[in-house]
Amino acid sequence: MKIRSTTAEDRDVFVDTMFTAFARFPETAGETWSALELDRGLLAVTEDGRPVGTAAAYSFELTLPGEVVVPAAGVTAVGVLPSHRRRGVLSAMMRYQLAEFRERGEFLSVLLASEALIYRRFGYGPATYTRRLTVPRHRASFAAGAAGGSIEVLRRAECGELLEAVYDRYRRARPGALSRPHRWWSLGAGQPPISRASRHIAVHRDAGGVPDGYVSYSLTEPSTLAVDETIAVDDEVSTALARFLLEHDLITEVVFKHCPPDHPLRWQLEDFRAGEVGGDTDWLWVRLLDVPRALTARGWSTDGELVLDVDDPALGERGRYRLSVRGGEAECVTTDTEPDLSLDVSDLGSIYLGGTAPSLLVRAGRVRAHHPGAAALADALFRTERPPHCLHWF
Ligand SMILES: CC(=O)SCCNC(=O)CCNC(=O)[C@H](O)C(C)(C)COP(=O)(O)OP(=O)(O)OC[C@H]1O[C@@H](n2cnc3c(N)ncnc32)[C@H](O)[C@@H]1OP(=O)(O)O
Repeated sequence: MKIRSTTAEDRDVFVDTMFTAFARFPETAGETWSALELDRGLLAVTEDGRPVGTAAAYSFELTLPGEVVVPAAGVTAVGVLPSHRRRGVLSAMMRYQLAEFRERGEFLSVLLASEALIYRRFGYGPATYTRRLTVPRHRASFAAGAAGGSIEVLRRAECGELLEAVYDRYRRARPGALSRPHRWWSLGAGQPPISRASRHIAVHRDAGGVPDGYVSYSLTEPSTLAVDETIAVDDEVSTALARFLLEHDLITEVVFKHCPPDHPLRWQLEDFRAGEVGGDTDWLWVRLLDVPRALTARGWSTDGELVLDVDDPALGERGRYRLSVRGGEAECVTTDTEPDLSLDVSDLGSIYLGGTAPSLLVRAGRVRAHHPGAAALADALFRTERPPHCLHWF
């Protein structure tokens, strides 16, 4: 078996192989996969030329704490034919892909995991979390007052580049958010509202008429409003949009998908129990490919010093790094001094964006603290004002 890169000419065989791995038929592919970057695709091919595995990567930008925007390779379309599983095909593709990311100078990779048992062995750890909030309309009276601005309802097809511009403004300020490259919007790739699926879009505008948020939603039977995503530049806009949805006549409940863990809505309702949380799960998984570069790239809000002993079995590497933060700037160098924490690179990926407290992983037995104050020290350093959140599907 060998791994080879793909070109645009491989599109059909790539999509066909990937769909077979997922036990689906390529006819249903439609526009969903139209944004594939086939110069970043991989095919695993048997000695007799049969394609048996696929993997690809998107060239995203990821927002780090401190509103720092950096490149990140988004792994996608990973599949191995059911007839060829558990023979190392995925492992071979991952080795090839990780080496290729490094050759390109990429220092971060991200993915959405179909199953939680697959990617830790390749150095990825869950780093952002998402949940669903279901609110019955008749129990949704708000404790707080109304916000300013205006709301207009459009059809998805009428929105032009408006959604793209609002999303871009939002994602640059939200740690954990990914870019949605222009071609995704122009091709209608991915899931609503990037895709051209029929959707109502409520656009929020500020007092000056500038769009600063939107919700994409549709009615699901019998009388539920399903909200694909809420994109808002601040909490006030997000609240105005939530209010708008919850004031719909003839609706019994609103299901807000992809809410961040710090969504304030439950606290805004008079009846705290009206907001029912469900579907609490991991979303973006992060993999550091260059520890010092990744740690110096993100913003830091607390001064401190921490020595991390990082094991990276997938790449056969182990390194000890001293992270020193002064005035929001980090320095990270290799060191021989005693570590504060020892951890796997996948756990560093979980901690990196500030969405998983190091002390939680110490308590879970995943991360080793070498002295009693080490976990609290790491918590204080990695903590961010808001947890990271990602709602882009890829
Ligand atoms: C980012 C994304 O695209 S997510 C989508 C991932 N794809 C899918 O879920 C599609 C359906 N599944 C598949 O195509 C395949 O089962 C894959 C891609 C998940 C795994 O491919 P394989 O070629 O079988 O993996 P490979 O043989 O390299 O396995 C490597 C190791 O991971 C383990 N592993 C692989 N898949 C799984 C799994 N789903 N659950 C638990 N362990 C797994 C193997 O047991 C093996 O462990 P070992 O090294 O201790 O023996």
